[in-house]
Amino acid sequence: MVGIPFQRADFDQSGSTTQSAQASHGLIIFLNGTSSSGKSSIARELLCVLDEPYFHLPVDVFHAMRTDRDFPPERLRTMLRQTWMGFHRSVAGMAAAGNNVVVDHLLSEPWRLDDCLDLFAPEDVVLVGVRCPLPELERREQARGDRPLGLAARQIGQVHAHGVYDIECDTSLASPLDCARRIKGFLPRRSFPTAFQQLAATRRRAREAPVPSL
Ligand SMILES: Nc1ncnc2c1ncn2[C@@H]1O[C@H](COP(=O)(O)OP(=O)(O)OP(=O)(O)O)[C@@H](O)[C@H]1O
Repeated sequence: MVGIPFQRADFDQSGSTTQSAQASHGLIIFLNGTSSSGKSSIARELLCVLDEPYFHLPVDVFHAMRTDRDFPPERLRTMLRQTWMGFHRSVAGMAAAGNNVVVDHLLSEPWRLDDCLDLFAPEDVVLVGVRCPLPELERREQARGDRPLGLAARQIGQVHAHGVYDIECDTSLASPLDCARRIKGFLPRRSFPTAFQQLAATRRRAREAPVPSL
């Protein structure tokens, strides 16, 4: 089926878009943390406690949508990267159409953050650090049994490497519901520049810096 970006009713007779197709950007609540840190649990609670409608977009669901078959390693690497890139663009597309989104993702490679910085309106992103100490992550991995042991340990050094957040939660100290309530309470008093605006500015300065001559 050919994709249709807007319903017919979104266009008036002159062909220009109506108000529903021109909605301002939705807010992106971006939960970043290792596997087993509690992102999905917080996202579920957020959708219950937030007054406005939100979509929970977890990266795992995009991986689960892909054909489940063995592919050669090189092909798999390409498919994984394309899945992550497609995920980022889906989030950007939902937000651009005016939908509020809760993103459940891991910034475990620098290019992922770069790609999101290119795509998301930085003033509309609330970057949430979902933290949890390694011993508790390992306990959860053992208990849930559906994640490879050692996965969180491999991710923990990179996921928070960019260093800046709008708000952070420690899920070893607070329940998913408590974290969701804190995030909700933060939204009306969030400060600017946002973490994404700061990260975008840092990246811009790094790109503009003169290359030292040899
Ligand atoms: N605040 C919390 N306190 C105690 N246990 C928690 C908390 N948050 C999540 N858990 C437990 O940790 C496990 C992983 O939680 P969850 O699926 O939310 O993590 P995740 O970060 O989305 O993981 P993944 O990225 O691997 O999907 C679950 O068994 C969940 O019940």
